[in-house]
Amino acid sequence: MTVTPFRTMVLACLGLVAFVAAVAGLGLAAGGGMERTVTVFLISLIAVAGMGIYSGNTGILSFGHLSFMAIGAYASGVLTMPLAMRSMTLPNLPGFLAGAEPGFVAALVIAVAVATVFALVVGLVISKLNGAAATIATLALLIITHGLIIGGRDFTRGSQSFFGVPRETTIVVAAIGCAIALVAARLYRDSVPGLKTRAAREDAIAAEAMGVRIRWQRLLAWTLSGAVVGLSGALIAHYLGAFSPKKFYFVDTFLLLAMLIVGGMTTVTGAVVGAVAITLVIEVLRRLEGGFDLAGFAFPELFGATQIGIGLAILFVMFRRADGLAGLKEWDEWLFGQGGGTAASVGGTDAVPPAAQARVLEGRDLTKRFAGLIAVNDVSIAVAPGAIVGLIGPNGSGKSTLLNMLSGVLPATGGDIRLGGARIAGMPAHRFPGLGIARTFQNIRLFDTLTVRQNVMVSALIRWPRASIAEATGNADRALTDMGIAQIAARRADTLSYGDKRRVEIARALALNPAFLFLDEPAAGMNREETDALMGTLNALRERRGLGIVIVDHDLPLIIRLCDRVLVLNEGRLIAEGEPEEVQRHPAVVEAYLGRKHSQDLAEAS
Ligand SMILES: Nc1ncnc2c1ncn2[C@@H]1O[C@H](COP(=O)(O)OP(=O)(O)OP(=O)(O)O)[C@@H](O)[C@H]1O
Repeated sequence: MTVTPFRTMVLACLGLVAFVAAVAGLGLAAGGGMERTVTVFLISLIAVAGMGIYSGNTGILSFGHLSFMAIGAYASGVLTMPLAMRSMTLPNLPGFLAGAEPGFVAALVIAVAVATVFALVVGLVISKLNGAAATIATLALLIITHGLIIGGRDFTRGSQSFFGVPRETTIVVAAIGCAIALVAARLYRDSVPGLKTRAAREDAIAAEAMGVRIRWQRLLAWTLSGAVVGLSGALIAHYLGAFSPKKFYFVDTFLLLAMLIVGGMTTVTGAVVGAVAITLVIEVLRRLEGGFDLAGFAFPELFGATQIGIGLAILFVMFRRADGLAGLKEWDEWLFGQGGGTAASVGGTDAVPPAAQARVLEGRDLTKRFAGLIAVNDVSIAVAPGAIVGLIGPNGSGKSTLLNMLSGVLPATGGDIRLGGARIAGMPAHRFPGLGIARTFQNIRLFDTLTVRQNVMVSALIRWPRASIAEATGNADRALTDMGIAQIAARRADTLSYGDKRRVEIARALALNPAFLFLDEPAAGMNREETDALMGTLNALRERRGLGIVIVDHDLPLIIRLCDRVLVLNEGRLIAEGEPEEVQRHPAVVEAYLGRKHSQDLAEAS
C-alpha cells in the first residue's frame, strides 16, 4: 500500500526498470570491459539503493552498511563453494555448512536472509540512537564486523583471500537484482512506513507527537536496507569469485557513500544519479592515473587521482547542491509534480476516539523543573470536551512547558495527568494521539520536504491504521478543507507562508480526529483578519466535533473572545483562573501581568 497513487507508482517503477534494462543492454551490446564496468555499476547501485532505504528515509548517515554486504558475500560464498574445495580451505566448518549444496538462487536467498537477520539484531540496538550517535554506532558496526570476519577464520579464512565462489553473476543477473532493489527502495519510500519515517526525518518531535513510533519505523528501514545491501554482497561475491575482508571496509564504504551523497540521499533517483556520476568519475580518472598525452603535453602519473576526484565531486555537490544532484524529488515528481491538486472534501468521519469521548482531561499539581529552574510550579488544569481553555502569561511563565507535559512531549517532574480518571502521565508522546490528544507547536514543526497533503496524511494514517489510502487521503483532505487550505494540498510545506504553515499544523492535528486539541500560539504571525478567521474555524470545530481546546496565545482579544475559561501563569505559578471577564479584573493578574494597558485592551475586547 503506497501513499502515492497506484498509477504513478507503476510508472515510477517501470521507469527504474527501463533504466536498468537500457544500461544492461548497452553493456551487453558493447561487451568486454564495458560489460564488466556495467555489471559492477549495477551491483554498486543495488548497494547504494539499499543504503538509501535507511539513510535517505531516516536522514541518518550509515558507515556500517558494508557489514551486510560482507555477510551476504561470505554467506553465499560458503554455501556455493565446491564441496571438495570447501573441505580443503574451510576444514572446520560445522557439518550443516560443510555438506550444504544449495543452487545459486537458493544461496542468494539464504545469504539475503542471513544479512536480514543480522541487520534486525543489530538494528534493535542502533534504532535506539538518534542523529550523530546513530551514525557513530554504524561506524563501530563496520569495525566490529570486519574484526569478526578476520576472527571467524573457520568460516571466512580470516584476512586471507576467500576464493572458489562460482562466478554466476552475469550482467543479466546483476540487472535483475538491481531492478528488484530499485523497485523495493521506491516502494518502501512511498509506503506508509516510508512516509512515517520521512516525517520523523524532517521533525522527530512532531512525528512522535503525531503518533509515529520512530524507533520501530527506523528499525524496519534499517532491516530492509540490510537485506538489499546483503543481496549486493552476494552478487559481488559471485561476480568476483574471490575477495578479502578489505573489500567490505573503508574504501568501498567511502565509494558507495559518495554515490549516495552526490546523487542525493533522499530519493531512489538520487541513488541512480550518484552511481552514474561516480562511476563516470572513476572510469575517466582511472584512465588518466597512469599519465596521458594532451595536445603534445605529457601529463605525469597521478596515482590516487580517482580518490581525489571522488572527494572533489563530494565537495562540489556540498557547495553547489547540498541535497545532491537529483535534489529532493524522484524523477517522476520532477516531471509530473508531487501528486494531487486541490484537496477534495470527501469521506472521513467526525467520530472522536472512544478513549476520550466525554471524558475530562486533567493535569493535577503539575510541576516541571529544568535543573535549578522551576518552569511550572504545582499547576492544575482541567479541560472538558467542547470547552475552550485559554492559557496566558508573560514570556517564560511556563505555558508551553505545561502544554508539553499535557501532550507527553515532556515528562512531568511532579503531579499527575489523567484522562477520564485514568492515569496517562508517563506514557510516551506517540501514545497521546491514540488517546485523542493532538497538538501544534509554538515554533512551527512541519515535515518540511513533504507536501501539505503528506504532512496531514501522516496523522490520518495513524488515526485510522486500517483505512485504505483513499480513505486516509479523504480524511486528510477534509482536515485541509476545514482549515480552508484545500488549494495548497500539493505544495511543499517549506514553501508556505507563515500563516499557512500554522493552518497546516492545525490541519495535521485535526486529522488525528482528536478529542482535545492543544494550540501553542496558533495566531502568531497572522494579521487581524486571519486571526478572526481562525477564531471562527476553531469555534465551528468545537461545535461540530465537540473538541476540547487549550490555546496559548499572546493575542488577548482572541483569548477573551474565544475562551470559556482562562488560566493565567506567572513565573510558573497559576495566579488566576476563571471566566475571561473575571480573570481580567483579578487584581493579581492586573498587577503581575496585564498592567493597566492590557487591562484596557481586555475591557475593549469584551
Ligand atoms: N527544555 C528546556 N530546558 C531548560 N529550560 C527550559 C526548557 N523549556 C523551557 N525552559 C524554561 O522554562 C521557562 C518556561 O518556558 P516556557 O517556554 O514554558 O514559557 P512560555 O510561557 O511558553 O513562554 P513564551 O510565551 O515566551 O513562549 C523559561 O524560563 C524557559 O527558559
